Amino acid sequence: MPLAPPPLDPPPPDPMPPDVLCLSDLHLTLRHQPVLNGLDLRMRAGQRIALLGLSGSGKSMTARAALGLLPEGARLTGGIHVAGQEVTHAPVLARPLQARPAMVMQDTLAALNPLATIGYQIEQPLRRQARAQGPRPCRRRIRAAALDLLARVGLEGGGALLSRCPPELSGGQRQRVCLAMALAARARVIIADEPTSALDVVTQAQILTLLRAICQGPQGPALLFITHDLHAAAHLCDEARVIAGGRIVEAAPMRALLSHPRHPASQALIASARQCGIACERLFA
Ligand SMILES: Nc1ncnc2c1ncn2[C@@H]1O[C@H](COP(=O)(O)OP(=O)(O)OP(=O)(O)O)[C@@H](O)[C@H]1O
Repeated sequence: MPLAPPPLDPPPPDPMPPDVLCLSDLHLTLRHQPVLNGLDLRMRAGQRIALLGLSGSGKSMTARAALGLLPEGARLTGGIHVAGQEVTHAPVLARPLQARPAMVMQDTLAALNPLATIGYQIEQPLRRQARAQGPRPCRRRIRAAALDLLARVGLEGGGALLSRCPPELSGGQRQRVCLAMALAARARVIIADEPTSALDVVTQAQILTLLRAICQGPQGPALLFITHDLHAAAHLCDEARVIAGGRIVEAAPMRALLSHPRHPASQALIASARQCGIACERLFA
């Protein structure tokens, strides 16, 4: 009688997606003042993390370090990897394209080139990618891809927008254009620093929903969401990191942070939100 085949080994568990952003032991001084003090932060594809902390705790400087946009005279040690590439001391323009996080800021006029048309700004990364695949990118195809992206970020009828410049758009439309540019560049990481604080509540909710739809799944970009708005953070992010004195003092799922903050800095944030009438334990209700 033939021997029964040996039982199959169970399939290996899905490997953890690799980190798309890794900040390790960052120390940053500006004008001889310490700003980041051993900051560690890792993000995987499709992960949405809220970076929370009091004013001056180092949130924006963390973002600027990751983006390669530190002010002149900044002294940085530690490690920065984006999409697996080591870029610790590389300013944004010296980085390979895939190691440039996309940014979505409150001040969209500063983030976009005010003199270049929306079409030019969205099509530029598309053209670059097409050129990497062949010498003569087809203009009509690139225009069609730009229109697709505008529709994806909720700017239907984008044809008329393509010939306009950023100052001719509303703040909400400019936020959507920034997101379309992030998609066009196939950014692995999106860093959003208070992106919705200048928008009305309806547009805020639409932009947060859009960010949520874009940043998910193992192929999606990771989102680092910097905010003082716990409502927005709870709506958008599954994970939270609390920064105080230039380092991460608490890393927790968003829900756990809101209901049981452990570090005194987290407790202070949640307590002040409660004083403003925000019922943190009900943010997920
Ligand atoms: N250009 C600069 N030169 C020198 N120091 C700076 C500069 N920009 C920021 N700082 C200092 O770096 C520290 C961290 O600032 P950062 O902007 O990261 O704080 P933040 O947490 O983003 O605050 P907020 O929530 O108010 O935006 C602060 O002490 C700030 O004064």
